[in-house]
Amino acid sequence: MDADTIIEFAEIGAPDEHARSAAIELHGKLIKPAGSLGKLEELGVWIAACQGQSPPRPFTRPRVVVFAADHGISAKGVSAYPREVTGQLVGSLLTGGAAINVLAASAGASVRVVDIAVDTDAPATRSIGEFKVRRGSGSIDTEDALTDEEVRAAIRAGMKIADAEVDGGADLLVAGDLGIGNSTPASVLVAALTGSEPVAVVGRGSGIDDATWMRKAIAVRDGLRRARRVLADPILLVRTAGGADIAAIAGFLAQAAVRKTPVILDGLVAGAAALIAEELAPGARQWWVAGQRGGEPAHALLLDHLDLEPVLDLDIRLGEGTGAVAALPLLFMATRVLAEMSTHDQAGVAGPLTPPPTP
Ligand SMILES: O=C(O)c1ccc[n+]([C@@H]2O[C@H](COP(=O)([O-])O)[C@@H](O)[C@H]2O)c1
Ligand SMILES: Cc1cc2nc[nH]c2cc1C
Repeated sequence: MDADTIIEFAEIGAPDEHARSAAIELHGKLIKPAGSLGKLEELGVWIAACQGQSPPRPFTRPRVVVFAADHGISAKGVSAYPREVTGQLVGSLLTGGAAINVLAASAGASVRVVDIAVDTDAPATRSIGEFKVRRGSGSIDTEDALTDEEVRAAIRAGMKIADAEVDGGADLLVAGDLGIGNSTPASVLVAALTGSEPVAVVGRGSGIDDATWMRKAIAVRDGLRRARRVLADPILLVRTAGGADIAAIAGFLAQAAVRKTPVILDGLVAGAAALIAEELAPGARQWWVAGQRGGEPAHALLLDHLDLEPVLDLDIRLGEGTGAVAALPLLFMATRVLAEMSTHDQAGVAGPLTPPPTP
């Protein structure tokens, strides 16, 4: 195996405890009853710990990277849309008309699209094909999604992209996904890693009807049978039953943690990749916050498994990073509360009575 295909992550350090304690202490001094900003306080403390400073600095370059890929399983009739839609949607993301473009623009994030395995070489995708590992993937009910070389290339691509984004100044990262059929491998991976049955993970994906749901359930059952044989090895697992987008996102999320850069997680597909990333780089989850509780049953299972409580409960099941970016304004608020609110001393506002009055 040549050096470029060896996958190794540096040890994941925890977010900074001193900054965490300092942020908790600072929250206690601001002109509000202790704890009264609820989860916004917890978010601000987490951001301070990730940045290693209290108060945290407001984010200057939140960045969304959307990983686009096609999936062989789409030939089995598991999606509401035909395979060619992936490449067409990539065009929409590049021209700014997709949901993530609009949400990111509203929330102050920029968007990059990467063709990791789209089944086209249309001109629109050529400019984003630097990391392309192949076109599509094997049909995971009967064959491996990727070869060993391809899965390693995809993980390394995600790692390199995370490094490039952090080196380019990104201070908050989101991984988005785009690929007709990708909710099927994502569901298989969640079932495999959380010990769930197919019926517990199969959702409506891109909006499938009952007959399509039945075909998807069969595909998940067959994919899961193959996945369970390789459960102990996360690279083999994503090679067997995942895809290039999920592999690349896993590399991206794990490397973001290595680089001590906070991440907002999106829905089912990025979440399945997060399960793989946590297997590859234990502790990486400390650098992630879940943007929202999504509309796929497997999403709730994976959030429980990662012990992540979502910021919002929006039922988003679009992918592209949308469910993550929806939570971004709250992260801005949580940061600015710590950075900009007055303390009791600064404002000349009396603190709480101590001890509390007896009723
Ligand atoms: O990430 C999610 O939560 C999510 C859940 C369901 C569907 N999607 C998106 O919809 C597509 C996959 O749906 P499907 O039915 O084709 O498997 C793909 O483009 C994903 O980005 C995404
Ligand atoms: C229209 C459409 C938009 C998407 N965005 C991410 N996945 C998608 C799937 C479809 C079908």
